[in-house]
Amino acid sequence: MQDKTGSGRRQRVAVLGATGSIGEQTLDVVARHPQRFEVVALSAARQVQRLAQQCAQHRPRWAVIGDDHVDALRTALAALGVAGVQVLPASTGLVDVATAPEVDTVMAAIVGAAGLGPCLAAARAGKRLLLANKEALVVGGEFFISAVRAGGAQLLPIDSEHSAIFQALPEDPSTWDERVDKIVLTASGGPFRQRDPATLGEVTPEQACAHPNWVMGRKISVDSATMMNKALEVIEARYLFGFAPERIEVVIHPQSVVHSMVQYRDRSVVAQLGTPDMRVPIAYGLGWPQRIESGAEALDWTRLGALTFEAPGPQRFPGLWLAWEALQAPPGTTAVLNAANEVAVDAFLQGRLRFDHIHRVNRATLEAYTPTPPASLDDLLALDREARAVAWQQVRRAAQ
Ligand SMILES: NC(=O)C1=CN([C@@H]2O[C@H](COP(=O)(O)OP(=O)(O)OC[C@H]3O[C@@H](n4cnc5c(N)ncnc54)[C@H](OP(=O)(O)O)[C@@H]3O)[C@@H](O)[C@H]2O)C=CC1
Ligand SMILES: CC(=O)[C@@H](O)[C@H](O)COP(=O)(O)O
Ligand SMILES: [Mn+2]
Repeated sequence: MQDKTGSGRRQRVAVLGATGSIGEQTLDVVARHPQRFEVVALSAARQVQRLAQQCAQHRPRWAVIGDDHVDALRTALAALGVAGVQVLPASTGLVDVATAPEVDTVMAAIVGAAGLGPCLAAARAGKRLLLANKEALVVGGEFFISAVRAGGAQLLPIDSEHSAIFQALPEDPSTWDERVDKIVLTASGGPFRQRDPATLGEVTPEQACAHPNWVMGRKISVDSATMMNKALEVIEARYLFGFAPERIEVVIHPQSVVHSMVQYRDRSVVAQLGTPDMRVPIAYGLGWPQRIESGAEALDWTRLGALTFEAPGPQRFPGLWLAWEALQAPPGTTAVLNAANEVAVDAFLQGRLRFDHIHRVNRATLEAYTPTPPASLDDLLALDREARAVAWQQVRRAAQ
């Protein structure tokens, strides 16, 4: 077995956001390869019992939990008879484990801008950074990529579309610009792809979270329903792969079998396909450059049926175009867009904002708040805080 240094020892993995959809699936893949991986740290925000159970199964050295839940986690671990796990508060513990010399690989699976600090810390510490937490890159932008370069980290995409693109691109990044025409992200269109746009004001959080192809956390599920997920993914692709925004395209593909594609200069298209199962890109990231068993089912070509493609409509999915607008605006604008969207989705899930007003809040926040280009993590955090305050004002205005 090889770790990233080829030393022969097991890869020591920290899973940030272990109790979420990506975190659980990461642990599923890791558990299939006990000779290859060792779990050394797990984190959660507030799911104490679930984190304690994961600790009982994976026996990490560290468990990180939201500051208010540290005592509860210690109690839960004792009740399960789990000894030897050091409990750390999230306010310091996330960065501590992301940078610990005992950690080789960090799975970044926290949702939202809350994952930015630990991602930057892991990048600067030169870790192998498996990025599911797309919001961290949308907020951090070039600053994030510079931290990866400065730290000598290995950044590998976990988001299914970006994993697909990474698999379809030439191995040598220095040839991408010359050989590639454009990259094409596929989007399912979410649960409201065929719903009358005039009725989108009535949809409930339960309906919005019922994704047709993937079982995911609630925030990303709402983003899929508005197609803000794809807007975030366009921005994510821009920073991950360095292509100009006009060389990134989105097409709706309701079956979620073609996970994305790369169109080359000669008009040849290379795509990555597979069943919609996040364990595939997770296993790809964990095993890279090798290929390892993921647990996913193989595609059955005889039962697959039609693979279809269509253009996203501006009336139903107005948020999608904010990605290109934000990328063309001054640095920091993508962080404003992300903050607005996190607030709007939160308000919608709390029943304080109509679904079709999510876009209204995002656009109004972009118009009301012009960021100063960020030069540090503190700048980014301040920008995020200020944009959220503006977005909450817009939520209150939309509710009037
Ligand atoms: N789910 C999927 O299939 C995909 C997800 N992604 C991306 O991966 C990331 C995770 O998504 P997903 O797994 O669906 O999300 P979930 O909501 O299922 O899980 C989020 C995880 O992050 C923890 N968490 C939440 N808030 C905080 C916080 N403020 N500080 C520290 N930890 C926190 C949660 O802890 P607790 O459980 O205790 O609340 C949980 O462990 C997102 O960025 C998403 O866009 C990308 C592609 C696919
Ligand atoms: C699994 C994954 O990567 C999600 O980001 C997924 O792509 C969401 O589906 P949508 O295409 O509907 O946004
Ligand atoms: Mn995706």
